[in-house]
Order: sequence, then structure tokens, then C-alpha cells
Amino acid sequence: MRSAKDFFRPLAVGAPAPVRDVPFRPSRMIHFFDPGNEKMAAKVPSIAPKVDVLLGNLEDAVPADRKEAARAGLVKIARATDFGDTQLWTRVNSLDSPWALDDLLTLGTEIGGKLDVVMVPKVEGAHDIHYVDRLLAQIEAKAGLTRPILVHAILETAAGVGNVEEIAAASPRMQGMSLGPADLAASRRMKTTRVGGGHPGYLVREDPAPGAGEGAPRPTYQQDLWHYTIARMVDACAANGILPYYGPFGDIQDVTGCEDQFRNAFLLGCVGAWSLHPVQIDIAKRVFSPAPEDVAWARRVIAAMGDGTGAVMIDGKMQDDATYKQCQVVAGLADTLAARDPELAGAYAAATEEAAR
Ligand SMILES: CC(C)(COP(=O)(O)OP(=O)(O)OC[C@H]1O[C@@H](n2cnc3c(N)ncnc32)[C@H](O)[C@@H]1OP(=O)(O)O)[C@@H](O)C(=O)NCCC(=O)NCCSC(=O)C[C@H](O)C(=O)O
Ligand SMILES: [Mg+2]
Repeated sequence: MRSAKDFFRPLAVGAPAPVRDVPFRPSRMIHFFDPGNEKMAAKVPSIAPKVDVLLGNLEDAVPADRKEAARAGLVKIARATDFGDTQLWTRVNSLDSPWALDDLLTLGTEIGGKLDVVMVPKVEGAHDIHYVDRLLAQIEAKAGLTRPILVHAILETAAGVGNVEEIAAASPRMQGMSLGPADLAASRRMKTTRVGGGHPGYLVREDPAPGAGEGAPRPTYQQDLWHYTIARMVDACAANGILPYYGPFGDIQDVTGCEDQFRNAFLLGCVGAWSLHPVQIDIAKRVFSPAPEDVAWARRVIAAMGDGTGAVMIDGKMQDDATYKQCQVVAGLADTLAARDPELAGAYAAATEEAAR
């Protein structure tokens, strides 16, 4: 671990100074596309304005014999496209693969000025982040970049979950973390073959009703396989000033299941999720934007609380310093999203006006 004094020094001569705070930019959906897939690549100009983050994926889901084509495709697309306010991210191949080094070198030197974040898969500990950190500093210096490329870790190995706090704290370059439920399930030897979401076998069953005969029905309730990991990830991220995300939901047709999984993550503290297919973009936008009535309520509490100390009653509910802070989280997020999304800004203003009547 670097000393506190050295933590914000560039790791290579000529590299830009590390950021002191992770800039909070809307990132409700990180939209994955394969830059080597011509049909998907053709959709980039029309999808870019609709998403907060566009991610050129080079890792899993890109066939081994198309890795170079995907990398070259991303360079071409990044050069040809004006992304406006939309962030451009990439997911490079895992650090033990034959492609990771060239992914970082090529993208950093060719399009590093346009690349906001590099997502690193299968991160197992701080050592993986330290490796990428130094390498990116060297690449930034070589390419003459003036802004550091940030790093996002995927939490998708048992070792990574065990080391989640040290990963979150490993570098000022750390932007955030996503859950990778499919690889994590394999790493843990879990017995689900789904990409995220629940499993009907993972449940609790009500006790038998008193006096009910043998075989009487006992309701069951499906449980969330990912609650523990998401909660650990959220705590590690919040404690280190970086952002937590739910990852992928692989059942593209199950839009209800996807929305539920995303909402659980939102309520637990995540700021976004991955969209794997265009149909998931609006789900993420809806879920990771606070509801207008919640924003109106938060603004009402903030207004009633004045300097934020003491206690007041609003509609029979006690409000104090802590609820003031909870409401600031919701109202602050709404303000940031409204600045990017005029439709949302209108809905928030209308609900706030309505609540004030
Ligand atoms: C899942 C898909 C393979 C489905 O593709 P397809 O069968 O082509 O679906 P549709 O026919 O419904 O597609 C309709 C049109 O939309 C285009 N399309 C599809 N997906 C995208 C996209 N992501 N971005 C842009 N455009 C997209 C299709 O080309 C069709 O176009 P057209 O024919 O012209 O109308 C596919 O969606 C897909 O490959 N998605 C990305 C998958 C991916 O990135 N997977 C990796 C992330 S998840 C992961 O890695 C697991 C994680 O790490 C963990 O461990 O948990
Ligand atoms: Mg994975």
C-alpha cells in the first residue's frame, strides 16, 4: 500500500495527477455492445444519446477469434463518434488473458482522450488494481493525456468479494465496482446457471399453520441470491467514495424480473446497472431515477428542516438530522439527473409543485 503522502502522486513521469474525488456523472445504465459486431456497431450513433454510458465490450461474449476485431472496432467507433455528454467506457479482457495488455496499450494510446473508464474483469485483490494503475499511468504519459482514465472493477470471484474493501481503496483511479453474478456464481460453485436474478429453489417456507394437517400448503418466498454481495459492495464503495453498480441481467425477455433486480440494487445504494440489450435501457433509466413523488417528498423535508437540525413532524412522520441526510441523497441525485434529462426535470418540477399545493 502506498503511503498517504504518495497516494495522489502520478505513478509515471508525465502522467496526469490522479483525481481526488470521483466525478459523479449520471450512469444509470452502462450499455454493453460488441464493437466488432457490425449490426451493433451501426446502432452506436442512435443509442449513444439515449444512454448514460456506452461500453465497448472486449471480454466475455466476444468470441476469441474476434477479439482483435472488437478492439479495432472500438478504436474506429470512438474516433468517428461524437458522444456528447455520454460517457465512453470499455471492458478489457481479464488480466491473465492473452489480450489484456494489448487492449490497454491500444485503447490508451489510440483513444485514451475519449475513454472515461476502463472496466477490469475478475479483479481478485488490490494487486490487480495496482498493476492496471501503473500501466495506465505509463500509457497516459506516453500518449500525452491530460486527464486520468478511471478504473472500474467487476466483483466476480470469491477472492474479489473477500477483498472487496481493499479493492475499493486500492487507487484514486477507482471509479466504482459492478457485481458480475455469472462469473461469481461459477467461482463460488453456486448451483445456478442464470446471469443474475433469483432462483426458485432459493426460498424460505412458512411454518405449518397450527393444526394444519400433513400436506397442507405452506407458502414459500423466493429469496435474493445477491443481497449479501451487493450489500458488501455498496458498503465498500460508499466507505471509499466510489460508485456501486448492479451488473447484468441475462434473461432479456424477463423484463419484470430485470426491473425487480435493478430496483433492489437501487434501493440498496447502487447507482446503475448494465444494459445488455436495447430493451433494458429504459428499465434502467426508470429504476435508477428516483420517482417524482419521492423527490417531491425529499425536497419538502429539506425545506421544512431548515438548517438540517432538530426534529419536525410531516404528515405524521418524524423528521430529524438523519432523515434530512437521507432526503439530501434522493434530492441530490434527482438534481444531477435532471441536469442531463429535461423530461425528468419536468416530472420532478411538476411533482414538487403538486406536493406544495
Ligand atoms: C443478448 C444478445 C445476443 C441478443 O441479440 P439478438 O439475438 O440479436 O437480439 P435481438 O434480435 O432482440 O436484437 C434486436 C436488434 O438489436 C440489436 N442489438 C441487440 N443487442 C444490442 C446491444 N447490446 N447494443 C446494440 N444493439 C443491440 C441487434 O443487433 C438487433 O439489430 P437489428 O437486427 O438490426 O434489428 C445481444 O443483445 C448481446 O450480445 N448483448 C450483449 C451481451 C454482452 O455484452 N454480454 C456480456 C456482458 S454480461 C457478462 O459478461 C457476465 C458478467 O461478466 C458476469 O460474470 O456476470
Ligand atoms: Mg463476468
